[in-house]
Amino acid sequence: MQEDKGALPPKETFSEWYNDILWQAEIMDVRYPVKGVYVWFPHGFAVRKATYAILRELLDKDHDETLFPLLIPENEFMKEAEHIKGFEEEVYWVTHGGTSELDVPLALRPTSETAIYPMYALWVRSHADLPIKLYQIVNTFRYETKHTRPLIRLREITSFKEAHTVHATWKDAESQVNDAVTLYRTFYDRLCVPVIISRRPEWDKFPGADYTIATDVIMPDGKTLQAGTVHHLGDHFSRTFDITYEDAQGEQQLAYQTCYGISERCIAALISTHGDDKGLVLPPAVAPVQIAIVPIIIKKREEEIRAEAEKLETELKDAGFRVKTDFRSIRPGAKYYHWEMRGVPLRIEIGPRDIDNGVVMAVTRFGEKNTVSRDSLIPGIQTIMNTFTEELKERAEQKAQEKIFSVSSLEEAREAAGKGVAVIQWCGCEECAKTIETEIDVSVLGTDVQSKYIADTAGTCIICGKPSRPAIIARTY
Ligand SMILES: Nc1ncnc2c1ncn2[C@@H]1O[C@H](COS(=O)(=O)NC(=O)[C@@H](N)CS)[C@@H](O)[C@H]1O
Ligand SMILES: [Zn+2]
Repeated sequence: MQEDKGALPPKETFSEWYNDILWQAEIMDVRYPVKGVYVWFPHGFAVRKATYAILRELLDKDHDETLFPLLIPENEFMKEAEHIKGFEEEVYWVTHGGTSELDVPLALRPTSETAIYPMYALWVRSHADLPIKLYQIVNTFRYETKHTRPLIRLREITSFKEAHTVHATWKDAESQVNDAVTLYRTFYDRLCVPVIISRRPEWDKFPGADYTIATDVIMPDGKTLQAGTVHHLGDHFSRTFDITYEDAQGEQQLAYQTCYGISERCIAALISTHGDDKGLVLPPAVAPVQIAIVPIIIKKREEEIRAEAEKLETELKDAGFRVKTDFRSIRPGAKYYHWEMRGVPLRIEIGPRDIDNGVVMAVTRFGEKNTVSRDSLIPGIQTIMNTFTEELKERAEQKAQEKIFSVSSLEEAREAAGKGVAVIQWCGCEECAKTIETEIDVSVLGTDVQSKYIADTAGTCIICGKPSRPAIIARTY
């Protein structure tokens, strides 16, 4: 796509670094002439594909994938009062077909509750039909008025994974919520991205939900990114859409539901958590190219080296690695730069000396050099790849831990909120939270925090002194 350009700006100016890397690592082209709408470059799309393959692998264990319509008739969309309030300023409407006005305006799904649940009402008859566990990965549309940003805040969300489940009881739905939270934690663990999981405050839960559990990622600039949410919907939507079932005693019962979503913010989290000043750093699990072979050509042995590189590529591909050999006639250093920018975890250099010694030089994206003997190539490379993944995870955990600050006063919280997540003691009442949010310009992210860096100790509220529990606060995207 583009010619390789100079190094990225330092990561201190994270948003500058972020915008540059989307271009230089060929992730997204932001020049599309509609605000909040962007174009996937093939390399970025390959990262998305590998990332969502993991999400599908986890979901497909006990969900089915399907596909519902994009267009939602106004009468269905307007049915759930709370839901509408949450989306009435964000929903796009289609009002015409050609030059003729539609008799019923159609919403572009901002999320698909009001497309799916009228169908669930037709499908759910008896308790034997439950549980239903479906998901779809679609584009959704939200007329975001806040600052739009590729992969983070889009008006067309291109990679919206939404799961919608139906259960016989509130308790069954609650255990589904817990399963979904575990699935999200596993997903982000596979991306080597540390997350903090918490229960959103009442005023910040999904419109129409009983409660919301959110997954937050601490970005390099200390702000948090909501990278996934799980909602217990109670019977709010089943009342509205008449999703009832006949129980074993022949009685009609309201169903209980959950829904949980992840968007391409997971790619933003992946890029931001691991990237450095040389470009992307991708976990092998999602790297479109896991190994770049760079032959070190010398004229008189060119044919032999070329043949050896091709043999290497075949052997590595047969072992299941995603491999590219770079035969371009540019100097090796330019090749190293090119693949480092694209986050390739491992480079293999093969030159005349390596051939004579029966070895290859394997260099990780962190610059660690390993001589691997040719006759134990695959186990050797596999070990280096696994070690790389572990190291990537440790580095990310270290960076996250350094951005979590336990504080005991509003002043300390103000200081911490500029650098990351502050853990405070909060009584749980809204006015104390509003005081905190206005005083130091943060959001109260949540309580019941699940993070190995945050102990669940009781205390006294930093505003009113009443009995309290830990809560996390931060500036957010
Ligand atoms: N404008 C946006 N651009 C990119 N990602 C977004 C945007 N709005 C929301 N998201 C992501 O999508 C996730 C799910 O969205 S949501 O509103 O919280 N939940 C729902 O829509 C529920 N129906 C679960 S599927 C959010 O946690 C957030 O990570
Ligand atoms: Zn208080």
